Amino acid sequence: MIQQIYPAPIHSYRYELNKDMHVAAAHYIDDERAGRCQRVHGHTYFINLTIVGDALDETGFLVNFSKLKQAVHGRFDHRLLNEDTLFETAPPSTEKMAETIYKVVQEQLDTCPNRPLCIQVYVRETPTSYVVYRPKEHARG
Ligand SMILES: Nc1nc2c(c(=O)[nH]1)N=C([C@H](O)[C@H](O)COP(=O)(O)OP(=O)(O)OP(=O)(O)O)CN2
Ligand SMILES: [Zn+2]
Repeated sequence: MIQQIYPAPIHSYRYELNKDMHVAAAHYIDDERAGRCQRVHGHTYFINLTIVGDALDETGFLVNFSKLKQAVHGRFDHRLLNEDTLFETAPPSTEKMAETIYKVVQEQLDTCPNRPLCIQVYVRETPTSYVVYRPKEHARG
């Protein structure tokens, strides 16, 4: 069972949904300043998505939990992250991973008529290292 403590963002939307998931993936940081992380290695990332909105869809969902899992897990699980076109311009650091997950998720949410928003992505890479990404403003696509 996944259970983690992560920060709760402040907002005034009526609904807040959180989706946890694990993604097993390999990566490397192609820069000598990254030390041993230059070598290909793997992590089981723990990811938490925070989605908010004021309206539900016809099924009573803010967004289907499985859609969120498909967008993230479906794309990155059991992959070498560096091979993904989303990491063509910047290496898959935890920070970039969190930002990239935000973009992938918000793109999916932009197709929903009830217009939910992703306001926080939490990515834990190791037991001692995690990043929280929050978009500057709750931008609508
Ligand atoms: N700001 C960042 N620093 C580092 C990143 C990163 O993505 N952003 N990544 C790495 C490595 O990829 C590594 O996988 C994780 O590093 P680290 O937490 O140092 O790993 P350890 O398990 O060895 O941590 P300890 O707390 O020392 O056990 C490096 N830096
Ligand atoms: Zn790593």
